[in-house]
Amino acid sequence: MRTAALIVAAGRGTRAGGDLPKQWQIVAGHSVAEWTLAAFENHSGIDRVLLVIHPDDAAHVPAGVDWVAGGATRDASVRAGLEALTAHDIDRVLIHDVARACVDTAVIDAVLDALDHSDGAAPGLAVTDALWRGDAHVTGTEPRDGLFRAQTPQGFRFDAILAAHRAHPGGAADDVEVARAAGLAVAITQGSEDNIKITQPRDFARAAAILKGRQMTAPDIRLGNGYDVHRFGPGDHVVLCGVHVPHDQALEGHSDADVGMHAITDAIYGALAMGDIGRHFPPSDPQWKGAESHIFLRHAVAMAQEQGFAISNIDCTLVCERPKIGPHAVAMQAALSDITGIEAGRISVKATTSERLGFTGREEGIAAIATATLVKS
Ligand SMILES: Nc1ccn([C@@H]2O[C@H](COP(=O)(O)OP(=O)(O)OP(=O)(O)O)[C@@H](O)[C@H]2O)c(=O)n1
Ligand SMILES: C[C@](O)(CO)[C@H](O)COP(=O)(O)O
Repeated sequence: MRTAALIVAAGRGTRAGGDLPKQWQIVAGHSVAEWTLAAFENHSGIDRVLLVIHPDDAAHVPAGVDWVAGGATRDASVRAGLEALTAHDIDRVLIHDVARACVDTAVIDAVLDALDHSDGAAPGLAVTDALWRGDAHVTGTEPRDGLFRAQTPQGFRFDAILAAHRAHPGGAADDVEVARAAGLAVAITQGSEDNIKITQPRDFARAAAILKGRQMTAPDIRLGNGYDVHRFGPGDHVVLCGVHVPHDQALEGHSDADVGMHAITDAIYGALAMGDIGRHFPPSDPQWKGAESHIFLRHAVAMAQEQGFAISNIDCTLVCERPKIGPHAVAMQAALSDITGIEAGRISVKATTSERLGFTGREEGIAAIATATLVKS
């Protein structure tokens, strides 16, 4: 099932005012059109996005966006877009006003879901205020039952809405009117008070307030894993996740053998696709002999920050029969939090035995596995 978003942007925005048509004006750091395009381009259920513009506006179209020229009316612009989409293998189309830049995923999803059972679907909001008839004075009251305020995106089976537009004489308020004229059933889905159409000058400030906290691009989320093992040797303590833990043996290694911190460090390098500790701190290099492992972890965190990533969480599991980790887990979280700058509530340190099986069960060493999530928004 291939779905296209057709965004009509060929209007002149005369009611909104300004030096440019409203779709090219800046709101919350981006043009109205960029916000609207991003809502559909970032949606996993949309395969193709087509913008319909006024022929004079080509210079304003963001790079990489597909566009066609529209017509003198909204329905002529929609028709031009639908005809252009016939060149592609499209099953469903969502037709949306560029001026509704605050549309969100929930509104789009509700339309897409309803299209599984209906020829058409569009978001609406039930009218809750009383309705008057009048001019300077009220001359009557209209019942509001069963009345909805219409929004976009309005979604349809592609072939059905194309045929409906081809058959329509023009002058429709929206695509639902065109669809209904062709006998198509249109389901009403949940609209949103935020899905405003920028129409008047004051609507720019309303849209800016809604869009202020939103990200334009989908966050870049990376997951990395790390695994490490160190064998036991003679000694009286181990260092695990930055904490000195008394024990009747020590862990052997080139550095301080903090197996937990090594696994975490490798998880971060892994998320960045930057290899592992050995690549950045070769064991063959004597300067790292006996090194404290926080040096490695700090380096991995700095690499993440340099690339614009925040570490969202860390989860580390230590595998050993002894020492008992539970009594030290909070201190380990705190130590890792100090080193990484990540709040302790986003760091998990836990432990398991291996039921006396294998090398950890025979207490020959300790293993650690870790995952880290990195996010760039
Ligand atoms: N010839 C037209 C007229 C309108 N639209 C689009 O239809 C949507 C809804 O129209 P409206 O908000 O009325 O926009 P404008 O026509 O630009 O505004 P105005 O009436 O104030 O000039 C807008 O996204 C607008 O760009 C279009 O693609 N082609
Ligand atoms: C399609 C529409 O957005 C539904 O509310 C609206 O009808 C288009 O804008 P206009 O102001 O009616 O031209």
